[in-house]
Amino acid sequence: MVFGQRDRNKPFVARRNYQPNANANANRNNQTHSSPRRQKIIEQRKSLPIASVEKRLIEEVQKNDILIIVGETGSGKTTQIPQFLFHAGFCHDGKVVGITQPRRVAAITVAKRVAEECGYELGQKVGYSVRFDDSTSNSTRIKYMTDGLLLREALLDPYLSKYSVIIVDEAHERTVHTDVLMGLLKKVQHARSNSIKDGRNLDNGNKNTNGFMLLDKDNGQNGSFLRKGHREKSSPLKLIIMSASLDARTFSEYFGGAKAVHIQGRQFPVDIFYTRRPETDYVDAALITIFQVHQDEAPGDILVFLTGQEEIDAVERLIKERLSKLPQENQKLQVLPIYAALPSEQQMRAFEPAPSGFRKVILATNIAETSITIPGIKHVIDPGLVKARSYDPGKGMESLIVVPTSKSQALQRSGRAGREGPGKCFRLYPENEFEKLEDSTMPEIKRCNLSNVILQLKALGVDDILGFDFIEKPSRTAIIKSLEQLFLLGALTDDCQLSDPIGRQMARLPLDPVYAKALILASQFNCLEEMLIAVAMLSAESIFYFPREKYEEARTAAKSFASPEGDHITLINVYRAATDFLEKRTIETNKTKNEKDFRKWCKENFINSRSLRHARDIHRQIQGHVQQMGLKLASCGEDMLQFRRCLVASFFLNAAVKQPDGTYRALASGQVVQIHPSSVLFRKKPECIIFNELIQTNNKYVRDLTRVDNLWLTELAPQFYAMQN
Ligand SMILES: Nc1ncnc2c1ncn2[C@@H]1O[C@H](COP(=O)(O)OP(=O)(O)OP(=O)(O)O)[C@@H](O)[C@H]1O
Repeated sequence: MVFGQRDRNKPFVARRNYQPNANANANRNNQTHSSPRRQKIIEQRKSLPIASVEKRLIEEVQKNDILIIVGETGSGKTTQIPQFLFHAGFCHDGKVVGITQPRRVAAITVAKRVAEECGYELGQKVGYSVRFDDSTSNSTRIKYMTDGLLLREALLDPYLSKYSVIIVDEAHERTVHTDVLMGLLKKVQHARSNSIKDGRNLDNGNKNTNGFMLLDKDNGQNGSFLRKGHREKSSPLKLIIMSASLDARTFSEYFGGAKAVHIQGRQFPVDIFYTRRPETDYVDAALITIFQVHQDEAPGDILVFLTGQEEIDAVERLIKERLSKLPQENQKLQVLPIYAALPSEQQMRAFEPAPSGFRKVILATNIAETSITIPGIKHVIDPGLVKARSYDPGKGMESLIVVPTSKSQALQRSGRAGREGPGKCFRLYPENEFEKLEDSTMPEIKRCNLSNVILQLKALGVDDILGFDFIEKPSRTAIIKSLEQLFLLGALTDDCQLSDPIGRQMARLPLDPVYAKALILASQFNCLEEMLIAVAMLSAESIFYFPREKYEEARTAAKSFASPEGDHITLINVYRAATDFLEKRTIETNKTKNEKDFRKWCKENFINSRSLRHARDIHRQIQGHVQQMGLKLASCGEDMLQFRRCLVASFFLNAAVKQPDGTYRALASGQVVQIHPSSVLFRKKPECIIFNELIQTNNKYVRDLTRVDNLWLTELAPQFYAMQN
């Protein structure tokens, strides 16, 4: 079914639908038109292509339990459909419309926008919930959240009973969470309609007869699954799968021939430009394009897609350097980064208007690729590359590699322009290269380590992982490898059941299973304080930075924190030094000055202040979790032996021993690796190490490592090393 008209030859030319549906807007017309901004928002909403098909969309949702909606970027899907559903009565009886997003930043910013459109404060009628940050209340009826968060909610409420509709947005991204969610929602929907047929209330998981989520093992004792005495009136669950660039057929087939509707038209055109020839240095090409746009194009902000934090930091420095050489009047360019590891408040700065007279240039990873509207963006610069996860189950090796985007990603990127007016997108590759791109990105589930997801599925009561109804099955080898890993970590029993308490505790922590295990073990090794810091620091990217021009200076600064035992303790030293510094300042000075001083301290020590803030944030959040779980928060003090032993007991799958030629052999995979030059152990080269990250460039490097005694391996991880001998 096609709504509106379609011009296939000019996919980005405006298809404006300026006939808002009279019924649909009637109830909104009595909203107070208090400010010019509200008036503008009301006008903007009316002019969205989706506004003219509200009534028909609602009819389709009423008729179909599962609906696939494909509509161009900016047509209004994410912000408007939940409001349509609210007005159509899908939230009566206190029910909630839930919308999942693959990324936190989208969930947060879209919720803010929709709350503003509705004229309510965020957290009331409209809210969001993402890992470690919940802005909802009992009155929330439209709830934006990450796909991972909804999966976690299913642990507490397997029937997701408070939701009347769940919208899986940006389904084309095929994140591992979206894929698992799809299988889960299919079953939840089935279970809910069965319970209606049987006239049952969803008051207790044990009554579930479809073989899914048998909850008798837990009965809520561990804080998971249904709360006792919780009686929820059975009602059907509607599912909507949504995207601008979706292979509707795959999803429709998966959902047994579900209906797909297309919403035609976007509000504003986006002109696409390609380079004449391939660019050899895309970073340089991006820089040149930024300055060209800044000097030649009409006012309007710029969004540049880069591959990661380090690249973004480097480009930020280069822009500032080049700007300083321009005449004063051309220097009015504000540079703002946005990437996943950036603390939320700093990410939000990208959404604020540039100072008067300035043009804003946002340097983003693919977290800004879908769903979001960054006000002011008129120009998108897309080098056509993305950092993607890749996993070799045979070797158990996960790495991040830079690969070309898919067509669907390119489309999403260009769709970030043209949202408030006409836009331009500069693709830094020739047009014929675009034609060669894959249509869509390979689902993440086929290229990542599955232990996290399997742990969650197990906690949800899904016993037969190989038989789980995945939209696309991961390889058998990948599933088995991850089951093996979970078994070795003690999360699964001999008969592949979730172990109690270890497995259940691990599933409760919103962390990678090895990190979760490290924290649980650390409470037994009396070093939970140290392990919390280590996990937080390892979860933040690039704490130290080594600018090429000041390399030696940076290395000397890093040495002042260095521990002869390795990088983990070095990171702990940095964290503690920062905490001491901040605690002293808090007493002595005001907040703005503190922040300034903190940044200065970081700069002097060649520490990335954003990463350190992020680590402190993560630390605060996981500390809350472990305290709730009742783990013993002790410190091993000066004696770091216990901490190093705990590293072995936790990360034993990442042990490596030195070979005669100075390289290392990773014991679990047999791969030959080298110590990364950034490690404090780069020159020392101890006999046996535990590492946290393996990265592949021209060589295979290990990063974040600690010197350990190889005898500890059999002593502390006999389940693996005794078997090997
Ligand atoms: N924060 C915002 N500030 C200004 N305008 C906004 C904002 N959020 C949304 N809009 C307006 O609403 C329009 C529709 O946004 P919405 O996110 O609903 O579209 P969409 O169809 O879901 O797009 P996509 O497929 O890219 O996610 C935008 O093009 C823009 O005009």
